[in-house]
Order: sequence, then C-alpha cells, then structure tokens
Amino acid sequence: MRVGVGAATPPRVLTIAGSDSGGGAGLQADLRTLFACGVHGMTAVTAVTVQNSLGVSGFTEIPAEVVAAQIEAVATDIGIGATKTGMLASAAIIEAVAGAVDRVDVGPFVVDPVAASMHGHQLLADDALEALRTLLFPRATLVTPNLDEVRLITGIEVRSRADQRKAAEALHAYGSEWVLVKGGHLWDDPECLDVLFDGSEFVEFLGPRYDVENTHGSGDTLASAICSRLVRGESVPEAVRFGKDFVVRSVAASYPLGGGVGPVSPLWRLPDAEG
Ligand SMILES: Nc1ncnc2c1ncn2[C@@H]1O[C@H](COP(=O)(O)OP(=O)(O)OP(=O)(O)O)[C@@H](O)[C@H]1O
Ligand SMILES: Cc1ncc(CO)c(N)n1
Repeated sequence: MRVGVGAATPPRVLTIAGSDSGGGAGLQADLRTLFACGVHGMTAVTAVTVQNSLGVSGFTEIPAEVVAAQIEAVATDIGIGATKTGMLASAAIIEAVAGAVDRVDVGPFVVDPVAASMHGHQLLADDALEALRTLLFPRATLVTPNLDEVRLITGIEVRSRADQRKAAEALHAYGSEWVLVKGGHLWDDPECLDVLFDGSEFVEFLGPRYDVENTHGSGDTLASAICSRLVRGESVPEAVRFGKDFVVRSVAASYPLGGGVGPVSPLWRLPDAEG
C-alpha cells in the first residue's frame, strides 16, 4: 500500500539562519515553530554555533556561496512561499543572501537582524551592520529588531514606548516595507509592547510580560510564526497579530533546560503535546 499520496503539499517557508546546538534558538526554534504552525520548513544554514543553555562559546561560518546555493536549491525545486533570516554572521553572507533573493522568488521576506545571543555573545561581525542596512533592509517586507539591535543599527537608546516609535521611524528610513520594534527588552515596562510601522501608521501589539527565566528563542519563534501566516497570504498586521499571540503562549509554555536559560516552546499548539 502506498501511503501519503493523498496529502496536499503544505505551505513552505525558508529560514536562513544559524544552528543552535542546544536546540533552543536559531534554525531549530524556527523549524519547531513552523511545524507547529502547519508549515513545511526549509533551511539555508549560515553558521554552526557551539551553544548550550549557558551561552555561545564559538561558531563557524558556512561559506557564503554555499548559503546562496542552499537558497537557490530549494527555490528552484520545492518553491519558497515566505522567508525569514536569523543569524547571518558576516557581510559576505549578507551579500550572498541579497544576491540569491534577487535571483529567485523567496516570497515575503522577514529580516530578524540577529546581532548577539541573549548572553551577549556577538553573532554578527561589526562590519556587517552596514550590509544589513543597505543590502537587506531595502529588500525586506518586515524587519524585526529587539532593542539592542535597534541601538546597534540606529544608535537610538530606547527607554520608553515613545522611543520605540522614534526607533521605528528611523529604521523604516532604511527602506523596508514594515518595521516591528520588539519591546521584550524594555525591562521597566510592566507589559511587552511591540510597535509596527509602515512609514505612515503605527499598529501596537500589547501583551503580558511573564515573569519567566526561560525566554531563549522568543524572537525566532515570533518571526517564524509571522512567516507561517504571510505564506498563507495574510497582511503584515494580521500576521504579526498571530505571531504575537503565538509567542506569548510559547513564553507561557517555556521550560527549564540545562543550567542556564531554557527555550520558549510552541508545543502547546500540538495535540497530545504531553505525549
Ligand atoms: N517575558 C515575556 N513575556 C511575554 N512576552 C515576551 C517576554 N519577553 C519577550 N516577549 C515577547 O517575545 C517576542 C520577542 O521579544 P524580544 O524583544 O525578547 O526579542 P529577542 O530579543 O529578539 O528574542 P530572543 O530572546 O530570541 O533573542 C516579542 O513579541 C516580545 O514582546
Ligand atoms: C544560532 C542562533 N541564532 C539566533 C540566536 C538568538 O536568539 C541564537 N542565540 N543562536
């Protein structure tokens, strides 16, 4: 008996990201989230990090032409409905990604400008910031920085919700269609506000701030959940609304791992999650 013949091909999303050996963030978090959202996830690996719950102790980059080749291989055969980027490591990899994005159809393009791990380990070379600004942002449907990335990219130190709006305006000037300034790192704010801006209108996404330790991978989970809706043709505000709700529930479902910071978990979305 042949099995699986009757199933339809699900929507397909590509993540261009680094591997986290601890499985908490990076492409592992992306694939987990995409799966939980009913999407077939594909990967263009940019770097292999040596990482656990205590932090990153090093990484090795994948050659830039191999990153581009992975993108083109899946685009020309499987087809890409939407794409997100995570850790890109270097200017050479960013240049290769920009080139590939121009050659093949990658669908709505979400750039999460990952610069450092939550423990402060640098995941992007200093000289790559300019490549992010000039090569990726103008090609992006949506850019999703946290507040540390906002400071590195724009020089703006966000201390309030009003500053989040100013930062969104400054970031939008680099040419993306939309910007989402995430407020998870605005520690004095009793809630977590994410501010979306398209150059004319602000849309605010307000959620709770849970008092939890284990928030590793929250940014990756949010951007992947957003892609899982963009690939189905939703607008950016609709997809962000879904993503915000999804990440809040995933923070609530986070679990301890190792001796450091555990991951947020999209498993709450699966039936029989407790096995
Ligand atoms: N303690 C929390 N409780 C609820 N929501 C949170 C919490 N921390 C972050 N979030 C939400 O998770 C998402 C990611 O936010 P954050 O600003 O922490 O991004 P990030 O720093 O890129 O994440 P990462 O931890 O993956 O590096 C946002 O929607 C944010 O509002
Ligand atoms: C590989 C990788 N990507 C992204 C992050 C940021 O969450 C991380 N810690 N590791």
